[in-house]
Amino acid sequence: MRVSVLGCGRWGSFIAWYLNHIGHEVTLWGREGSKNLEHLRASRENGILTFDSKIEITSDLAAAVAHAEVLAISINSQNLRELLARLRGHHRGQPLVLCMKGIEEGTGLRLSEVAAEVLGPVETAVWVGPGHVQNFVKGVPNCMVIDANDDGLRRRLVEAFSSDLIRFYYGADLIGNEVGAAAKNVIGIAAGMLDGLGLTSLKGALISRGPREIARLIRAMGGDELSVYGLSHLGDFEATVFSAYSHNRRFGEAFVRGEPYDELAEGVRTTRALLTLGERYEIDLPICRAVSAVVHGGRDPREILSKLFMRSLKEEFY
Ligand SMILES: NC(=O)c1ccc[n+]([C@@H]2O[C@H](COP(=O)([O-])OP(=O)(O)OC[C@H]3O[C@@H](n4cnc5c(N)ncnc54)[C@H](O)[C@@H]3O)[C@@H](O)[C@H]2O)c1
Ligand SMILES: O=P(O)(O)OC[C@H](O)CO
Repeated sequence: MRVSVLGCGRWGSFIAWYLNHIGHEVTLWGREGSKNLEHLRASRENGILTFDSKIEITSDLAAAVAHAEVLAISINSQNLRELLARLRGHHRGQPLVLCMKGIEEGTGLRLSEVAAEVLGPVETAVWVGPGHVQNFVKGVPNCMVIDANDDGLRRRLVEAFSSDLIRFYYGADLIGNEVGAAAKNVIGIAAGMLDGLGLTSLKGALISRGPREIARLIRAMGGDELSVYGLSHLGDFEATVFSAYSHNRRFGEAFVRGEPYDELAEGVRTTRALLTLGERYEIDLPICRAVSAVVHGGRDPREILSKLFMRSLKEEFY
Protein backbone atom coordinates (compact mmCIF):
# COMPACT_ATOMS: atom_id res chain seq x y z
CA MET A 1 0.00 0.00 0.00
CA ARG A 2 1.26 3.54 -0.74
CA VAL A 3 0.96 5.50 2.49
CA SER A 4 1.88 9.12 3.16
CA VAL A 5 2.39 9.98 6.79
CA LEU A 6 1.69 13.62 7.67
CA GLY A 7 3.58 14.75 10.78
CA CYS A 8 7.21 13.93 11.52
CA GLY A 9 7.37 14.08 15.33
CA ARG A 10 7.89 11.15 17.69
CA TRP A 11 4.84 9.14 16.59
CA GLY A 12 4.54 10.17 12.92
CA SER A 13 8.17 9.15 12.35
CA PHE A 14 7.49 5.83 14.00
CA ILE A 15 4.39 5.21 11.87
CA ALA A 16 6.54 5.81 8.77
CA TRP A 17 9.31 3.53 10.13
CA TYR A 18 6.82 0.77 11.01
CA LEU A 19 4.87 0.81 7.74
CA ASN A 20 8.13 0.66 5.78
CA HIS A 21 9.36 -2.12 8.09
CA ILE A 22 6.34 -4.27 7.20
CA GLY A 23 6.69 -3.64 3.46
CA HIS A 24 4.54 -0.63 2.56
CA GLU A 25 5.69 2.21 0.32
CA VAL A 26 6.03 5.23 2.59
CA THR A 27 6.42 8.99 2.23
CA LEU A 28 6.84 11.14 5.34
CA TRP A 29 5.74 14.77 5.18
CA GLY A 30 6.62 17.57 7.57
CA ARG A 31 6.30 21.34 7.43
CA GLU A 32 9.09 23.21 5.66
CA GLY A 33 11.37 24.61 8.38
CA SER A 34 10.36 21.95 10.91
CA LYS A 35 13.38 20.97 13.03
CA ASN A 36 12.25 17.33 13.07
CA LEU A 37 12.04 17.28 9.28
CA GLU A 38 15.41 18.94 8.77
CA HIS A 39 17.06 16.55 11.20
CA LEU A 40 15.51 13.49 9.56
CA ARG A 41 16.47 14.72 6.11
CA ALA A 42 20.07 15.35 7.13
CA SER A 43 20.72 12.23 9.19
CA ARG A 44 17.80 9.81 8.54
CA GLU A 45 17.54 9.25 12.28
CA ASN A 46 15.84 11.07 15.15
CA GLY A 47 17.65 9.82 18.24
CA ILE A 48 15.26 6.86 18.66
CA LEU A 49 14.93 5.30 15.21
CA THR A 50 16.83 5.15 11.93
CA PHE A 51 15.07 5.37 8.57
CA ASP A 52 15.49 2.86 5.78
CA SER A 53 16.64 4.51 2.52
CA LYS A 54 13.28 3.63 0.87
CA ILE A 55 11.30 6.12 3.01
CA GLU A 56 10.75 9.37 1.08
CA ILE A 57 10.96 12.53 3.19
CA THR A 58 9.32 15.68 1.86
CA SER A 59 7.91 19.07 2.77
CA ASP A 60 5.79 19.14 -0.41
CA LEU A 61 2.25 18.47 0.80
CA ALA A 62 0.74 18.27 -2.70
CA ALA A 63 3.28 15.62 -3.75
CA ALA A 64 2.86 13.64 -0.53
CA VAL A 65 -0.90 13.54 -0.96
CA ALA A 66 -0.80 12.80 -4.69
CA HIS A 67 1.42 9.76 -4.05
CA ALA A 68 -0.82 8.16 -1.44
CA GLU A 69 -3.57 5.57 -1.39
CA VAL A 70 -3.97 6.25 2.33
CA LEU A 71 -3.03 9.28 4.46
CA ALA A 72 -1.87 8.62 8.03
CA ILE A 73 -1.84 11.75 10.20
CA SER A 74 0.02 12.18 13.48
CA ILE A 75 0.37 15.73 14.79
CA ASN A 76 -0.84 17.65 17.87
CA SER A 77 -4.60 17.04 18.04
CA GLN A 78 -5.42 20.70 18.51
CA ASN A 79 -3.76 21.50 15.16
CA LEU A 80 -5.60 18.87 13.13
CA ARG A 81 -8.23 21.33 11.86
CA GLU A 82 -5.50 23.64 10.55
CA LEU A 83 -3.64 20.84 8.74
CA LEU A 84 -6.85 19.47 7.22
CA ALA A 85 -7.70 22.94 5.91
CA ARG A 86 -4.30 22.97 4.13
CA LEU A 87 -4.96 19.47 2.87
CA ARG A 88 -8.35 20.33 1.38
CA GLY A 89 -6.98 21.61 -1.93
CA HIS A 90 -4.91 18.44 -2.50
CA HIS A 91 -7.12 15.72 -1.06
CA ARG A 92 -8.54 13.29 -3.60
CA GLY A 93 -10.78 11.43 -1.21
CA GLN A 94 -8.12 9.06 0.12
CA PRO A 95 -9.00 7.47 3.47
CA LEU A 96 -7.48 9.07 6.57
CA VAL A 97 -5.88 7.16 9.41
CA LEU A 98 -5.66 9.39 12.48
CA CYS A 99 -2.73 8.21 14.62
CA MET A 100 -3.35 10.66 17.40
CA LYS A 101 -5.16 10.92 20.73
CA GLY A 102 -7.19 13.99 21.59
CA ILE A 103 -10.52 15.79 21.59
CA GLU A 104 -10.75 19.28 20.12
CA GLU A 105 -10.77 22.00 22.76
CA GLY A 106 -13.58 24.53 22.34
CA THR A 107 -15.84 22.26 20.25
CA GLY A 108 -15.51 18.94 22.13
CA LEU A 109 -15.36 17.23 18.73
CA ARG A 110 -13.71 13.86 18.27
CA LEU A 111 -10.91 13.98 15.70
CA SER A 112 -12.89 11.98 13.13
CA GLU A 113 -15.66 14.57 13.51
CA VAL A 114 -13.16 17.38 12.93
CA ALA A 115 -12.09 15.60 9.72
CA ALA A 116 -15.69 15.33 8.52
CA GLU A 117 -16.34 18.97 9.36
CA VAL A 118 -13.34 20.19 7.36
CA LEU A 119 -13.24 17.70 4.46
CA GLY A 120 -16.86 16.57 4.27
CA PRO A 121 -17.72 12.86 4.24
CA VAL A 122 -14.41 10.98 4.27
CA GLU A 123 -13.49 7.42 5.21
CA THR A 124 -11.67 7.90 8.49
CA ALA A 125 -9.92 5.42 10.76
CA VAL A 126 -8.20 5.83 14.11
CA TRP A 127 -5.10 3.85 15.10
CA VAL A 128 -4.81 3.92 18.91
CA GLY A 129 -3.70 1.81 21.85
CA PRO A 130 -0.49 1.24 23.79
CA GLY A 131 3.01 1.56 22.44
CA HIS A 132 6.21 3.52 22.80
CA VAL A 133 8.66 3.94 19.95
CA GLN A 134 11.57 3.09 22.28
CA ASN A 135 10.09 -0.40 22.79
CA PHE A 136 8.97 -1.10 19.22
CA VAL A 137 12.35 -0.29 17.68
CA LYS A 138 13.94 -2.82 20.06
CA GLY A 139 11.50 -5.44 18.76
CA VAL A 140 9.21 -5.42 21.83
CA PRO A 141 5.71 -6.13 20.45
CA ASN A 142 2.36 -4.68 21.50
CA CYS A 143 -1.36 -4.87 20.67
CA MET A 144 -3.30 -1.92 19.25
CA VAL A 145 -6.72 -1.23 17.78
CA ILE A 146 -7.95 0.28 14.52
CA ASP A 147 -11.50 1.55 14.29
CA ALA A 148 -13.19 3.44 11.47
CA ASN A 149 -16.40 4.99 10.26
CA ASP A 150 -16.36 2.41 7.44
CA ASP A 151 -16.26 -1.33 8.05
CA GLY A 152 -14.33 -2.11 4.86
CA LEU A 153 -11.61 0.40 5.71
CA ARG A 154 -11.27 -0.91 9.26
CA ARG A 155 -10.83 -4.46 7.95
CA ARG A 156 -8.40 -3.49 5.15
CA LEU A 157 -6.18 -1.56 7.54
CA VAL A 158 -6.10 -4.15 10.33
CA GLU A 159 -5.16 -6.80 7.80
CA ALA A 160 -2.57 -4.65 5.97
CA PHE A 161 -0.92 -3.24 9.09
CA SER A 162 -0.75 -6.29 11.40
CA SER A 163 2.61 -7.96 11.93
CA ASP A 164 4.52 -9.85 14.61
CA LEU A 165 5.45 -6.45 16.08
CA ILE A 166 1.93 -4.98 16.30
CA ARG A 167 -1.14 -7.18 16.60
CA PHE A 168 -4.16 -5.07 15.68
CA TYR A 169 -7.72 -5.72 16.78
CA TYR A 170 -10.81 -4.63 14.86
CA GLY A 171 -12.36 -1.78 16.85
CA ALA A 172 -16.15 -1.70 16.91
CA ASP A 173 -16.98 1.56 18.69
CA LEU A 174 -15.51 4.69 17.15
CA ILE A 175 -16.95 6.97 19.86
CA GLY A 176 -15.60 4.78 22.67
CA ASN A 177 -12.19 4.30 21.07
CA GLU A 178 -11.65 7.97 20.29
CA VAL A 179 -12.86 9.23 23.66
CA GLY A 180 -11.07 6.42 25.52
CA ALA A 181 -7.76 7.07 23.75
CA ALA A 182 -7.93 10.81 24.39
CA ALA A 183 -9.02 10.41 28.02
CA LYS A 184 -6.20 8.04 28.95
CA ASN A 185 -3.85 11.01 28.60
CA VAL A 186 -5.77 12.87 31.32
CA ILE A 187 -5.55 9.82 33.59
CA GLY A 188 -1.83 9.79 32.73
CA ILE A 189 -1.41 13.37 33.93
CA ALA A 190 -3.24 12.50 37.16
CA ALA A 191 -0.89 9.51 37.59
CA GLY A 192 2.15 11.73 37.13
CA MET A 193 0.78 14.11 39.75
CA LEU A 194 0.48 11.21 42.19
CA ASP A 195 4.09 10.22 41.46
CA GLY A 196 5.22 13.82 41.98
CA LEU A 197 3.37 14.06 45.29
CA GLY A 198 4.84 10.78 46.58
CA LEU A 199 1.39 9.14 46.33
CA THR A 200 2.14 6.44 43.74
CA SER A 201 0.21 3.89 45.81
CA LEU A 202 -3.02 5.72 44.85
CA LYS A 203 -2.60 4.74 41.19
CA GLY A 204 -4.62 1.55 41.75
CA ALA A 205 -7.60 3.64 42.84
CA LEU A 206 -6.99 6.03 39.95
CA ILE A 207 -7.09 3.28 37.33
CA SER A 208 -10.26 1.88 38.86
CA ARG A 209 -12.17 5.15 39.28
CA GLY A 210 -10.86 6.95 36.15
CA PRO A 211 -12.37 4.51 33.64
CA ARG A 212 -15.72 4.62 35.46
CA GLU A 213 -16.22 8.32 34.79
CA ILE A 214 -15.00 7.96 31.19
CA ALA A 215 -17.29 4.93 30.69
CA ARG A 216 -20.30 7.00 31.83
CA LEU A 217 -19.34 9.73 29.37
CA ILE A 218 -18.90 7.27 26.47
CA ARG A 219 -22.31 5.72 27.25
CA ALA A 220 -23.97 9.15 27.34
CA MET A 221 -22.37 10.00 23.98
CA GLY A 222 -23.88 6.91 22.39
CA GLY A 223 -20.80 4.66 22.58
CA ASP A 224 -20.27 1.34 24.32
CA GLU A 225 -19.05 1.79 27.88
CA LEU A 226 -17.14 -1.52 27.63
CA SER A 227 -14.74 0.17 25.19
CA VAL A 228 -13.09 1.86 28.13
CA TYR A 229 -11.75 -1.56 29.15
CA GLY A 230 -10.28 -2.13 25.68
CA LEU A 231 -6.85 -1.33 24.24
CA SER A 232 -7.58 2.35 23.61
CA HIS A 233 -8.02 3.20 27.30
CA LEU A 234 -7.34 0.57 29.99
CA GLY A 235 -4.97 -1.25 27.63
CA ASP A 236 -2.90 1.93 27.35
CA PHE A 237 -2.40 2.44 31.10
CA GLU A 238 0.90 0.56 31.36
CA ALA A 239 2.29 2.81 28.61
CA THR A 240 0.91 5.97 30.19
CA VAL A 241 0.08 5.67 33.89
CA PHE A 242 3.18 3.61 34.72
CA SER A 243 5.69 4.32 31.96
CA ALA A 244 8.89 6.31 32.28
CA TYR A 245 8.42 7.17 28.58
CA SER A 246 4.94 8.70 28.88
CA HIS A 247 4.91 12.42 28.14
CA ASN A 248 1.56 12.87 29.88
CA ARG A 249 2.67 11.11 33.07
CA ARG A 250 5.95 13.02 33.04
CA PHE A 251 4.12 16.31 32.51
CA GLY A 252 1.93 15.68 35.57
CA GLU A 253 4.92 14.77 37.71
CA ALA A 254 6.91 17.83 36.58
CA PHE A 255 3.89 20.12 37.03
CA VAL A 256 3.33 19.36 40.71
CA ARG A 257 7.06 19.67 41.32
CA GLY A 258 7.08 23.10 39.68
CA GLU A 259 9.47 21.92 36.99
CA PRO A 260 9.25 22.84 33.28
CA TYR A 261 8.19 20.19 30.75
CA ASP A 262 8.51 20.88 27.03
CA GLU A 263 7.21 17.77 25.24
CA LEU A 264 3.66 17.45 23.88
CA ALA A 265 1.27 16.27 26.63
CA GLU A 266 -2.06 15.98 24.79
CA GLY A 267 -4.01 15.51 28.02
CA VAL A 268 -3.52 19.15 29.03
CA ARG A 269 -5.94 20.43 26.41
CA THR A 270 -8.02 17.27 26.21
CA THR A 271 -8.93 17.83 29.88
CA ARG A 272 -10.79 21.01 28.94
CA ALA A 273 -12.46 19.30 25.98
CA LEU A 274 -13.67 16.44 28.21
CA LEU A 275 -15.13 18.92 30.69
CA THR A 276 -17.02 20.54 27.79
CA LEU A 277 -18.39 17.09 26.90
CA GLY A 278 -19.20 16.39 30.54
CA GLU A 279 -21.33 19.55 30.68
CA ARG A 280 -22.95 18.81 27.31
CA TYR A 281 -23.94 15.27 28.33
CA GLU A 282 -24.49 16.08 32.03
CA ILE A 283 -21.87 13.62 33.25
CA ASP A 284 -19.78 14.46 36.28
CA LEU A 285 -16.06 13.90 35.65
CA PRO A 286 -14.45 14.42 39.07
CA ILE A 287 -10.94 13.23 38.13
CA CYS A 288 -10.89 15.34 34.96
CA ARG A 289 -12.16 18.32 36.98
CA ALA A 290 -9.42 17.77 39.57
CA VAL A 291 -6.69 17.65 36.90
CA SER A 292 -8.06 20.82 35.32
CA ALA A 293 -8.28 22.62 38.67
CA VAL A 294 -4.56 22.00 39.19
CA VAL A 295 -3.27 22.44 35.63
CA HIS A 296 -5.53 25.25 34.42
CA GLY A 297 -6.80 26.68 37.68
CA GLY A 298 -3.48 26.82 39.52
CA ARG A 299 -5.00 25.11 42.58
CA ASP A 300 -2.92 23.27 45.16
CA PRO A 301 -2.88 19.54 44.15
CA ARG A 302 -3.06 18.27 47.75
CA GLU A 303 -6.06 20.47 48.52
CA ILE A 304 -7.80 19.28 45.32
CA LEU A 305 -7.06 15.66 46.19
CA SER A 306 -8.50 16.16 49.65
CA LYS A 307 -11.67 17.68 48.10
CA LEU A 308 -11.97 14.62 45.82
CA PHE A 309 -11.88 12.39 48.89
CA MET A 310 -14.51 14.41 50.78
CA ARG A 311 -17.21 14.33 48.06
CA SER A 312 -20.53 12.67 48.91
CA LEU A 313 -20.25 8.88 49.37
CA LYS A 314 -21.33 6.72 46.45
CA GLU A 315 -22.08 3.19 45.30
CA GLU A 316 -18.96 1.81 43.61
CA PHE A 317 -20.78 1.10 40.33
CA TYR A 318 -23.45 3.45 39.05
N1 LIG B 1 0.82 4.65 20.99
C1 LIG B 1 0.31 5.65 20.30
O1 LIG B 1 -0.75 5.52 19.65
C2 LIG B 1 0.98 7.00 20.35
C3 LIG B 1 2.29 7.13 20.79
C4 LIG B 1 2.85 8.40 20.82
C5 LIG B 1 2.08 9.50 20.40
N2 LIG B 1 0.83 9.32 19.98
C6 LIG B 1 -0.01 10.46 19.54
O2 LIG B 1 0.56 11.01 18.37
C7 LIG B 1 0.28 12.42 18.30
C8 LIG B 1 1.58 13.17 18.07
O3 LIG B 1 2.38 13.00 19.23
P1 LIG B 1 3.97 13.07 19.17
O4 LIG B 1 4.47 12.52 20.44
O5 LIG B 1 4.47 12.55 17.88
O6 LIG B 1 4.18 14.66 19.21
P2 LIG B 1 5.43 15.45 18.68
O7 LIG B 1 5.39 16.78 19.36
O8 LIG B 1 6.68 14.64 18.77
O9 LIG B 1 5.13 15.62 17.13
C9 LIG B 1 4.09 16.42 16.66
C10 LIG B 1 4.50 16.87 15.26
O10 LIG B 1 3.40 17.52 14.66
C11 LIG B 1 3.90 18.65 13.96
N3 LIG B 1 2.79 19.60 13.80
C12 LIG B 1 2.13 20.28 14.75
N4 LIG B 1 1.18 21.05 14.19
C13 LIG B 1 1.24 20.82 12.86
C14 LIG B 1 0.51 21.32 11.75
N5 LIG B 1 -0.49 22.20 11.90
N6 LIG B 1 0.86 20.90 10.52
C15 LIG B 1 1.85 20.01 10.37
N7 LIG B 1 2.58 19.49 11.36
C16 LIG B 1 2.26 19.91 12.60
C17 LIG B 1 5.01 19.17 14.86
O11 LIG B 1 5.87 20.02 14.12
C18 LIG B 1 5.68 17.87 15.28
O12 LIG B 1 6.64 17.46 14.33
C19 LIG B 1 -0.40 12.77 19.63
O13 LIG B 1 -1.79 12.86 19.44
C20 LIG B 1 -0.05 11.61 20.54
O14 LIG B 1 -1.04 11.38 21.53
C21 LIG B 1 0.27 8.10 19.92
O1 LIG C 1 3.86 9.60 25.93
P1 LIG C 1 2.35 9.78 25.96
O2 LIG C 1 1.81 10.05 27.32
O3 LIG C 1 1.90 10.78 24.92
O4 LIG C 1 1.74 8.36 25.53
C1 LIG C 1 2.15 7.80 24.33
C2 LIG C 1 1.23 6.69 23.91
O5 LIG C 1 -0.08 7.17 23.78
C3 LIG C 1 1.29 5.51 24.82
O6 LIG C 1 0.60 4.45 24.24
